[in-house]
Amino acid sequence: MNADRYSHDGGPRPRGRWSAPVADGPLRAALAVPGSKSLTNRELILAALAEGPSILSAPLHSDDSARMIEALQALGVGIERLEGSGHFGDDLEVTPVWPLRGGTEIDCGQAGTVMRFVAGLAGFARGDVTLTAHESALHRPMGAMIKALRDVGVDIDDGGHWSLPFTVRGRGHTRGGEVTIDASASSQFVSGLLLAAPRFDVGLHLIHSGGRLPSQPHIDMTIESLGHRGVHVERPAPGEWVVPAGPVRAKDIAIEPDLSNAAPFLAAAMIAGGTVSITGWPVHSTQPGAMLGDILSLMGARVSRRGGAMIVTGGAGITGVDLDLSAAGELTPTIFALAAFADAPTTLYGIGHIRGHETDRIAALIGELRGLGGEAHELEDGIRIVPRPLHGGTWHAHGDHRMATTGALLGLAVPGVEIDDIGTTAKTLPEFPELWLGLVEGAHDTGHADAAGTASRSSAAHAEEAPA
Ligand SMILES: O=C(O)C1=C[C@@H](OP(=O)(O)O)[C@@H](O)[C@H](O)C1
Ligand SMILES: C=C(OP(=O)(O)O)C(=O)O
Repeated sequence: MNADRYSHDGGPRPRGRWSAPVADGPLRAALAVPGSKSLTNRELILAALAEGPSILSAPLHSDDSARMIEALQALGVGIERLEGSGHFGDDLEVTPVWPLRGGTEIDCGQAGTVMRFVAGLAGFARGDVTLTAHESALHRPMGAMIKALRDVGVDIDDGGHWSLPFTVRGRGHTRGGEVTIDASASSQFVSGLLLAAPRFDVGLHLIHSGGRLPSQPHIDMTIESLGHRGVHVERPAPGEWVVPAGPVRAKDIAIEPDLSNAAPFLAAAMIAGGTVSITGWPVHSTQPGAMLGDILSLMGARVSRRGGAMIVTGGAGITGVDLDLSAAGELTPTIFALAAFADAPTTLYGIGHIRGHETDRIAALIGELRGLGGEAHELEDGIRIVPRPLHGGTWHAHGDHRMATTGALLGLAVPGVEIDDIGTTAKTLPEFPELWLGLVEGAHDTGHADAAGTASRSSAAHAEEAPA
């Protein structure tokens, strides 16, 4: 990270090996979680393309949002922190520039949203923009995006590899027009093109053709975010979108909490028993985490909504299920942990594309569960989990934030689970270790949302400290 431009601070945080705390009784906690990664990174992009400055309140501050902020700053966009605002970090003021500045290299880190969404914008730069990523993310699918961008007139030098790193030879504008894409590997290809489309010379007519399109709620989120800024996306047929060329309205936006990051905390109540509430749960949301109420109740939780909170009570056992998770692939690691403790086998399907996430999540989840004595099997488009008694051992995070949180969930009920690198959670939730310890140690006020303050008192208990 380029620390002289932007840093998501928060002081020293645990990294490296971390002993997952065991819950020695039912949980009782109410906590808030920081802003949504998906909404923060969409709103940063749209604010950068808008007609004037926008303020984003309660944005996420994590590795993924830092990568997005740095990328836009490198392209000439002004992004200022409004010091002292916000519970989990400062609000941001975004001042657009047009055309974007070229002659720069952008490190997307591990962030799928940065590599797909910034690629859509890079043609608006005058000059070369080289996109690269963390070594572990260079394998992530980009080929279909490169092809679609070429089809709308963007000049890309990828050395013939159809993957990162590549250089966009920006001309200060992108033609647009009609393009067909196979977005079965990632919905982010569609979102990246739709987000940039209003600023294409002639707009965009995008057609998906290929295998099943994953993560529909994330595409709905893109369309809704565009709509808030005056861009109406037409959907003439499933898998087809039309975006007219036109202005993107400047607008101040409040970012919702990250419901996928709330998932392990809610699921914890089902493994340890007790009640966990997430405060500030939106009434309406396009986040896939909005499906959690239905999914957790199907798996045996008592779920309710009160005073703006999502409340999950567990302890009555976990039901094995057959579940199509194609709309919410990023919830797979959390549901997988629940399935390991269920009363019957679980099949999660519609998620073949998560092999292309931060790691091959199907292989990693199965391999790590087997390492703790568990049983799981790979399916062509999913995983089958057969509950077995588990024992302690090292849970490798594979550089993946959601693998780390899955290890923490298993460790609630299995003594001796050690996560090899808890620092991976900084991708979307740098506060995870302290929030989790607060949850297990009962530090979270059950009537109040002061999660950050209460959790920080116990953050040193289980891990080495190192600067984040
Ligand atoms: O657009 C987004 O913000 C996201 C879309 C999904 O990607 P895929 O469709 O590649 O799974 C999701 O898994 C990812 O965490 C965030
Ligand atoms: C798949 C994920 O991330 P990304 O946005 O990098 O694709 C995720 O957060 O689960």
